Amino acid sequence: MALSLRISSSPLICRATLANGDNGRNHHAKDAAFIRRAADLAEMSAGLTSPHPNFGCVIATSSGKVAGEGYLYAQGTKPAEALAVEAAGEFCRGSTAYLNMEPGDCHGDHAAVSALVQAGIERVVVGIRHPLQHLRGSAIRELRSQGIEVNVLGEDFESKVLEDARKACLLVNAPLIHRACSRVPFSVLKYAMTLDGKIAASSGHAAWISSKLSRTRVFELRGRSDAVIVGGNTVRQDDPRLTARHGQGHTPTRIVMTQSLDLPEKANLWDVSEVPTIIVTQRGARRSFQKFLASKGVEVVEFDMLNPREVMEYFHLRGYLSILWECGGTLAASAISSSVIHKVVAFVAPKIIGGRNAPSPVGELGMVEMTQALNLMDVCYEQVGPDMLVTGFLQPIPDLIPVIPSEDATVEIDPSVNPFESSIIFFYKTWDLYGSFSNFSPHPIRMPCGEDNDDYMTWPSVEHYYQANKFVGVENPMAHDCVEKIRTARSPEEAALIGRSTLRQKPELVRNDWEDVKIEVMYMALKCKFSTYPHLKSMLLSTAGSVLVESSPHDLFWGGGREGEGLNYLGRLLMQLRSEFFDDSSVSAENTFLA
Ligand SMILES: NC(=O)C1=CN([C@@H]2O[C@H](COP(=O)(O)OP(=O)(O)OC[C@H]3O[C@@H](n4cnc5c(N)ncnc54)[C@H](OP(=O)(O)O)[C@@H]3O)[C@@H](O)[C@H]2O)C=CC1
Ligand SMILES: Nc1c(N[C@@H]2O[C@H](COP(=O)(O)O)[C@@H](O)[C@H]2O)[nH]c(=O)[nH]c1=O
Repeated sequence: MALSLRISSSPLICRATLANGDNGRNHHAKDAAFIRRAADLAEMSAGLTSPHPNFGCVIATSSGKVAGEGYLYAQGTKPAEALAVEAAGEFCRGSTAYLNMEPGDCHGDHAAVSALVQAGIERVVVGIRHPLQHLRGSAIRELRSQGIEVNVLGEDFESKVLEDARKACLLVNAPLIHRACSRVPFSVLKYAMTLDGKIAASSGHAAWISSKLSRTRVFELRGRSDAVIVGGNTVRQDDPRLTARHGQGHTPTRIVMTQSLDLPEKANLWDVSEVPTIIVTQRGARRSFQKFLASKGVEVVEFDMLNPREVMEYFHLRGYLSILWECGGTLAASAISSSVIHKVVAFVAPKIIGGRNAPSPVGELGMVEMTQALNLMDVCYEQVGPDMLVTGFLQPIPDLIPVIPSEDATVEIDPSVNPFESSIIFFYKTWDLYGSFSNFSPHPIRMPCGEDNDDYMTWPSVEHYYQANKFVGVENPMAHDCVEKIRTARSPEEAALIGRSTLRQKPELVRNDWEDVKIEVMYMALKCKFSTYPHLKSMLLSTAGSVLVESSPHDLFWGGGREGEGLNYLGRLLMQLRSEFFDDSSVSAENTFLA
C-alpha cells in the first residue's frame, strides 16, 4: 500500500484514542514531534558509511524536555540508543525514549535494549518495527519483558499526527523496507532537465543544465546511495566521474550498463583508486576489452540477459540497499518499464535549449494516451538556487504490517518453521539471520601483537584485524600508519575500504608473504572470535550438518560466488572451526566420563 498508512480496525485501539480526548491529542502531538525528531536524527545517519539501517533516538523527560539524542554512525558501531542514554545521563530515569525504528539485535548483544533498561527508561515509543523478519518484534518483546511500556505507532494508538510521524520513519529507512519486501534495491532515477524538457543539447552536450547548488545536492544523493548507475552512451558522451564530492562520507560504487561494451580506452571511470567501478554487460561481449578493464582494476560482470531487472536482482544479492540511476532517457525508460525505479528526483532548470533531437529524461515507454501516464505519489517541490527540484514516488513504500508476519505470527502459521534448519546456510550481510558469521559483525577480538611479543591488542572486528594484517611487519612508516588507521577505523566497512584501496594504490606496502598467510590470519581471527563469544559458538554449533556459504556473489575467494563458482574459504574455515569445537567438546565429555 502507499504511504497513506494503515487504519486499524481494532476496537481496542479506537477506544484508547477516543477515551484520551484532548489529553490524548496532546500526548499524540508530543509523541509525534519526538518521533519526527528521531527520524531526522536517523536521516543524519545516512551516507556516513556504506548505507546501513538508519537509527535515531531521542530521550525526553516527563516534562517534555529533550535530555539526550543519538544516531548510528555505521553498522556495528555504538547504537543510537546507547549514545542518547550517555548524553542524557541521570535524566534517563523515568524518561521516554523515542526510536524511529525498533533496534535490530543482529549479534545477540542486546546493546540497544540493555542501554535503555539499565538507564531506567520508563517508556519507549517506536516509529516502526524492524523491517527484517528475523529481527522483527524481538527488541520490543525484550523491552516489555523488562517492564518497560512500549508503544508502536500505528499499532497501539493512531491519529493524523502520529500517521505523519510514522511516514517520516518509513521514508528514512525506505531502502531497508524495500530489501525486506522485494528482490531489488530501492532505486531513484535522478535527472536534470531544461524547462523545455531536454537533458542535453541535440549535440549531446549537457554540462551543465542544473546549477552548482543543485549539483552539490546530487553529490549528497550519491553519498547516500550504495551505487550510481549509467548507460554506455552516457560514458561515451560525458566521460563522467560519478563521485560524491560534497566533502564527507561514503562514495558509491559506479556501475555502467552496456550491451556492446563499446567503450573508450580512456575514461574517468577506469580510475578506481578511490572508488570501484563495475561494468555489467552481455555475456561474451568484447572479451579483449574485458581483459583491458580487468587490468585497470575494473570489475566486469557478464549477464545472459542484460536488463535492468536482472541487474538489480544481482545487486540485491550483493547486499546493495539503494541505487541512484543517473543515466540518459534510453536506459531510464528500460528501467521504468522493468518496474525497478521507485522514486524520481528531477531538477528543472529555467533554461530553454530546444532541438528536435535533443534527448529527454525518459525514452520510449510505449504509451499512446495521456491516461496511461504514470502518476507520481507524495510529490514534493523545492527551490534549489534557480532550479526547481521535483520529487515523487513511482511505487509506494510497502507497508510491512500486512506484508511480513511477525516472528510470532510465522511460528503460529507454521510451528515447524525453524529458522536455524537448512542444509545450506548462506550468510553475508551482518543484518541477515546468520549475520554474526560475517567478518563485519561487531565482535572485538584480542590478538597477539606478534610472534616475538607477548602483548595483545584489541581489534574492533575480524575485518579490522584481517585488513591490517596485509601491512603488518613491513619496514615502512607508511605501512605502520596504515595498520593504525585500519585498527582505529570507526567501522568494519571503513577498515575494509582502507585495506582494499591501499592494496590497490600502494601494493609496495603489502607484506611479501600475504598470499601465503592470509588464510591462517583469517583462521586465527575467527577462532578467537568464536571462542570469545559463547553465543556465537553455540550458533555455529547449531549449524551442524549444514554447509556454510558466504553468499558473496563477487568475492570468489572468501565467498561462494554468484553461481557457486567461488571457493568459499570463509565458509570452509567456519566449518573447520565448527568440527574442531565439536572434537574439543567430545574430548572434554570423554574426560568427564573417565574421571
Ligand atoms: N541531464 C542529465 O541529467 C543527464 C543527461 N545525460 C545525457 O543523455 C545523453 C545520453 O542519453 P542515452 O543515450 O539515453 O544514454 P543512457 O545513459 O541511457 O545509455 C544508453 C545505453 O545504455 C546501455 N544499455 C544497457 N542495457 C540497456 C537496456 N536494457 N536498455 C537500454 N540501454 C541499455 C546501452 O549501452 P551500449 O550502447 O554501450 O550497449 C545503451 O546504448 C548524453 O547526451 C548525456 O549527456 C545523461 C545522463 C543524465
Ligand atoms: N548534466 C547534468 C547532470 N548529468 C549527470 O551527471 C554526470 C556527470 O557527473 P560528474 O562527472 O561526477 O560531474 C553525467 O554523466 C550525468 O549522469 N547531472 C546534473 O545534476 N546536472 C546536470 O546538468
